Amino acid sequence: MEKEASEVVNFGKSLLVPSVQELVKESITQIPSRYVRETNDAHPVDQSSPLSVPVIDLQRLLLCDSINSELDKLHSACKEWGFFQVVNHGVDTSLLETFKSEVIGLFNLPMEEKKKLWQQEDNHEGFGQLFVVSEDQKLDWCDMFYMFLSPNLILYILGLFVRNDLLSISMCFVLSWKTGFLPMYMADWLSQCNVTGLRLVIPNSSKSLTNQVTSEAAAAMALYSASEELLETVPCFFDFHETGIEEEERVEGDKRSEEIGEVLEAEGEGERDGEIEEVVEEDGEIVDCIVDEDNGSTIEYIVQQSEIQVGFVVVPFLEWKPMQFETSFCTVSIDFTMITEIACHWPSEICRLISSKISISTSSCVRRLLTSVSTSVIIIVSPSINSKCMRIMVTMEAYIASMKNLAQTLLNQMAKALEMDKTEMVGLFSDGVQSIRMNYYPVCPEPQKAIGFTPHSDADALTILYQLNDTQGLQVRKDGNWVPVLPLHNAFVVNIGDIMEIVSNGIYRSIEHRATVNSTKERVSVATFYSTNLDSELGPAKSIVGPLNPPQFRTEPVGQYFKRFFARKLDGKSYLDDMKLRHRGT
Ligand SMILES: O=C(O)CCC(=O)C(=O)O
Ligand SMILES: [Fe+2]
Repeated sequence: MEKEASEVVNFGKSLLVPSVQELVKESITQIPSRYVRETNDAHPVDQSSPLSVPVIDLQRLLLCDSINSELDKLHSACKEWGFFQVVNHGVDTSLLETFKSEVIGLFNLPMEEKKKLWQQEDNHEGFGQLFVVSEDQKLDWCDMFYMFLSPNLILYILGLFVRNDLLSISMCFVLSWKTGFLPMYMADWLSQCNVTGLRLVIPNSSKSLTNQVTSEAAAAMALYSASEELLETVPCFFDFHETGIEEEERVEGDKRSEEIGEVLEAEGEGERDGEIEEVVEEDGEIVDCIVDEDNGSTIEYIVQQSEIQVGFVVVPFLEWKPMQFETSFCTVSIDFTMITEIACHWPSEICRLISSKISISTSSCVRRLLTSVSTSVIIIVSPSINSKCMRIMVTMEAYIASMKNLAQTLLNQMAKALEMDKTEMVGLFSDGVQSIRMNYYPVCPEPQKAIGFTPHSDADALTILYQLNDTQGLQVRKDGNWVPVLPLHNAFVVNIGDIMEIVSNGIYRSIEHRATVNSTKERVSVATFYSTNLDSELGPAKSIVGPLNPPQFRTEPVGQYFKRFFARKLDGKSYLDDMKLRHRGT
């Protein structure tokens, strides 16, 4: 069945709204009416309430003794609260510290830079707001950055160029953060990366070492077919390019790139069968290409307005098939067949836009395209993006990997507590859909009238929230009252989402929560959402339901579930209510 472009492109859109952070810069004393909540119950919170969200010690939970009281605690936290804080979680604190400063840095970027990452009318990824479906809808006192993440990879694509004749597509991407790749940050080659888990290896300036690293990178970039058999044509598929800052703009640190560029070029020539040829483009532009004699694929030599070294691949459409790029850092799966199918239907205007090379519209357009074609979501970074963004992408990779790990660990423990078949849990969540939402709540001149985040339950299975500047604001609804979740330094707040309520057939509860704002300190939080695999059917777990526990929810494909969710305004738990099966007599 052919998919409609609009159907495959993304999971949702949201009306574009102004930035609250910019609004606050105008030193307003009253908030605009669009933010005033008539029925906001003025944040009544029983501050004297002894109730607080349970705290789970992960190391103790994993001890696996026969009378595991921590497992009981987890089970009751998920049933009674739908919320808990997790400490002793093993996530590196230096990663958390780095991530924290980079997230804050991201929100503090100049507006000009942020605009490049702003949401588009038909896609809700990027800076902006979610769930805005009408012009008169009340807005939250919050700016956010939302991104869909890959189940198992992040590939940094810097640009994707389609030839006018649509016969081939060229992809320009970061090779690997680990070997043979020199990111430049603030005009300096990064000599080390402090992010734990990344193990970024940067060659020093000696040429012999550079050679060695280059060939390592070459080996690492070998292309594998889906059956894991090494494709022979590999070395012809890619090449290295050095940074392409215009001669007169060259800065000190760029000398390294010249040196490395020469070495790479010399080495590359020795390894390939093809000759460098000048190819005349349709528009008359002459480009240097290496044409592989055997399969006709070309590698184009390009000079990018980019601060980092990149790989470049040109793949003729006809050859495209699902492929895996095996790097020493991650495995990247791309179904080129589908890109081909979709690209063939691109209107010529879009092709022209893409061919006109790096512009943010190109990148986001391509991002949407790629997001739609594979369960592996690909993040595309435009080289025009500020290097701070580039940095956060690197840190985020380590952060989301830790969050995935933590989510899966917790889900396994929950399966145990629920007496759910472990293989069913693994089958549902092994490659779960992950997304990230960074929330920035600026100070508010009238905090009692506004709300930072409308009361809602999360649509995913498990949310892991990092309250990164230790500012209070999150509240959960417990027996009709709002209970604050006091930030514990470097702990995570975990909550059950609607998917987990469905999978557990209602045993675990997704609980309504909201975020309030205050007049003295901005608040920053990052939520990572973990859901079932994109190709799974969402419904109560088969190993939980039975004659004594009939299904409480209907079953539907996960993709459909998300699309309907993002098309609505947030409204408490109403979405989950729609999934409920009405049993006779209820
Ligand atoms: O910022 C918070 O504390 C709440 C965030 C949240 O609920 C969400 O991102 O879904
Ligand atoms: Fe939430």
